[in-house]
Order: sequence, then C-alpha cells, then structure tokens
Amino acid sequence: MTQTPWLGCIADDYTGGTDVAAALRGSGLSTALVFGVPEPDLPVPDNEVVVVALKTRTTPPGEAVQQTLDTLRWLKKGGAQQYYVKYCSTFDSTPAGNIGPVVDAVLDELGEEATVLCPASPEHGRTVFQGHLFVNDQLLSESSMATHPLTPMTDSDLRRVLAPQSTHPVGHLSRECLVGGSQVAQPRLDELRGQGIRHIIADAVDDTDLLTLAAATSSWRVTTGGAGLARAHGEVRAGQNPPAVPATLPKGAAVIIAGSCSSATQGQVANARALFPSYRLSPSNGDTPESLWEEAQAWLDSAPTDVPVMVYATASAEERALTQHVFGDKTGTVLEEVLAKAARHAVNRGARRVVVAGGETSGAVVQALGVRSVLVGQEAERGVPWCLTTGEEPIALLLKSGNFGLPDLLTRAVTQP
Ligand SMILES: Nc1ncnc2c1ncn2[C@@H]1O[C@H](COP(=O)(O)OP(=O)(O)O)[C@@H](O)[C@H]1O
Ligand SMILES: O=C(O)[C@@H](O)C(=O)COP(=O)(O)O
Repeated sequence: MTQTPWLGCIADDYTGGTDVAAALRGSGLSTALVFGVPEPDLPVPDNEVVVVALKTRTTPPGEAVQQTLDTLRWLKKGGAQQYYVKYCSTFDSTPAGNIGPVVDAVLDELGEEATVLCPASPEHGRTVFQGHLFVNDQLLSESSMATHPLTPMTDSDLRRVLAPQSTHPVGHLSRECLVGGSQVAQPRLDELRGQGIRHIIADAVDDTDLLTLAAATSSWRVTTGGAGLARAHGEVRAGQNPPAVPATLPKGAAVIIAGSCSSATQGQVANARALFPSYRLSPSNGDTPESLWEEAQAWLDSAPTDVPVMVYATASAEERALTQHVFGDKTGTVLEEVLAKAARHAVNRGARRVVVAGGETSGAVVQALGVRSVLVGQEAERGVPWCLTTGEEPIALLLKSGNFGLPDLLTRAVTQP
C-alpha cells in the first residue's frame, strides 16, 4: 500500500540526518533517509517519515535557505503533512545563521506564524533549562563546543544566540510549564503565539519534558530541534510497523576517516591510532591542497588492506592554531576535501566499511562517494546507525557525529563482524 509521509524532516548535516532517522525509526515509524537536495522528479519514498540530510550548517545562509526550500517543496509535493527542521543538539550556528534564516524560510513558505526550537537530547547529555543549553553538567559556552573550528558556541543562552539570526521576536517556554503537562504547556504556547512570538525556545531536561512538548505541538505544521524532540513526536504518533533493519554488514576492508576535532572524537582517534595503521593530514608551510592529497594517496597505496586503516585530521585547539595559517579560512574545507578523496580512494581499493567522524566531514565523504540514499540499520551506538547503500556492492557507512560515542566506538565499528 502506498502512503504519503506524515513527516518530512530536513536535517542540516549528514550525521544529524542519520541521528534523527535512527530516532524516528526507533519510535516505530518507517523512515527513509536521502542525502542532498533531491532531484525534483525523484519520487518521495513510500514511508511514514522521510528524512533529507543536507550539508547546510555552515554554508552561506542564502545557500542554506535555497537548498532547504528546494527540499521542502519536494517533500510538500510528495504529500508530507508536517515538517521537522533538525539542527544540532549543541545548536551549532553563527550570528549569520543558519538556524534562524532556515527556520524563517520554512515558516514563510508554509504560511506558518510560529514554531518551537528545542535542541535538547537528554540521552546525549544536552538539556535546555531557563533558555540555556547544557552539555552534561557544563554550560554550552564552557564545553568543548566553545572552540569548535567552524561554529564556536560561546553563548549558552539560546534566546541570545538566535536573536541576531532572525528579525522576528524570540520567546521562551519554561520547564515549569512542561512539568504541568500539555494542558499547561499548550495554552502558554498559544499565549506566546498570540503575543507575536515567532521563535519559542523551549526548555527540556528529560524525555518526559520532550514528550509533553511533542504532545503540546503535535498539530503544529512545523517544529524544530534535535533528534530528542523528533523521537518524542514519533512516540506521540505511535508508529508500529518499522520494517526489519538489515542485520549484517557487507564483508570487506574497513577505513576510518576522521575530520571532527570534538573531544569525543579526539579520544576515539587516539584509541584507533594505537591499534591500526594511521595517517594524519597535517598542513605545513608550502603545502597545497593537491600536495596534501598526493601524500595521503601515496600512504593509502602503501597501506595494508587486510587490517582497518585510518586517515584523520583531528587535532586539538592548540594544534590547530599552529597549522591554521597554511590554508587560513579554507582549512576546514581543504581538509574535508582531502578526507573525502581518501574515502573514495579506499573504496576504489576495496573498502566496504567506511566509518566517518564529523558531520561536515561525513557530508563531504558521502558526496564524494556519490551516495544518495541508504537503508538505516542497527545503531552502533545511540544516534549512530549503520547506513547501508543498496546495489551490487553495498557499502556500510557509519557517520558519527563529532561528539557522540564511547572512546572505542571507531575501533568497534571497524572490527565488529
Ligand atoms: N587540524 C585541523 N585544523 C583546522 N580544521 C580542521 C582540522 N581538522 C579538521 N578540521 C575541520 O574541522 C571541521 C570539523 O567539523 P565536523 O566534521 O562537522 O566535525 P564535528 O562533527 O565535530 O562538528 C571540518 O571542517 C574539518 O575539516
Ligand atoms: O544533534 C546532534 O548532536 C547530532 O545529530 C548532530 O547534528 C551532529 O553534528 P556534528 O557534531 O557536527 O556531527
């Protein structure tokens, strides 16, 4: 039986897409995952939820808006009834965007007045209280996100972070209202909307808060947040029939590609480096993007194919400060491109398991591999599902958000049968 999607979800990066797809699938809904802006004539998959993962977190805002609107129109044409804008649980953005411009564009396109914004993902230690975002017991601005290479988060007050990203009023739904249940939260939300508040930053410190928020906004056409609120929406919707997930991974060589500099990834890279042959991209004076790639390629060509190998750029903030002058503002993009080429080269040499650390890095790798859609499989860890390409020679991709996972996640991923 064909069906039109109940929910169309647009994620601003590829790891965010896999995270939210796993959450919605975990809540019992059949979920498709597509990478990149879909061609207009591509049929919308026959699933309760369709997630489209874009690479728009750090593009210029105009580009992020255009890609989001093209995707939204495709989902709308496919009959999606409600929409979810997924951004990072650490609210990764800059004063220019892209959360504000993208959310405003989605609301305008659909003729909606207001939405909630709630990045909380309590299972990963991300909570929002009094409008402030916490990472475990630290304020966002005191966590390692303060020195993120692309989106340093130096303010924890989400109202203040969002205000310069939109010309519309920003308000706040306090936890107090959520504790009262949706019969308290719902009228308060109506009141805020009535006051002309367009962006309602919602507190949530646990899954019960998220369920209450999801119930109170279950009829809203647009809601936004991390994977936590999306999962809660799925649970309120009570899906019952997710198709079985592919349980086995294709056989073949494995490669780890790490571009994230987040603290969890630094530990995971150290763990993998102690066990497998590895190569680090470390720009030095006189290097060009081409020379960086040629050296990496030569290393891969001489690397064994019967054990997992790793190519990485992961570095601490101090190490980055020493090398950043070589490519200046372009450092992130240059490294992403070289890492993506390394992934493609490894696949051409027979790798069938590609484990990537970092959202932007994952976007670059998936684009270089030309992967447009995947089956969402078992989670290697919460929020990090295996993604399986279809076709004659399937590849298993694990796209790991920078800050997710235990210290041995990368190692486990390349060694598990
Ligand atoms: N040594 C380095 N110096 C500067 N930037 C780096 C370095 N290593 C990686 N990067 C860049 O940091 C960014 C990390 O972003 P991303 O892959 O999204 O990771 P995360 O998921 O932790 O946010 C990428 O653009 C990557 O190329
Ligand atoms: O919400 C989250 O934390 C993740 O789903 C996510 O968006 C990851 O982004 P990166 O840390 O840049 O991989």
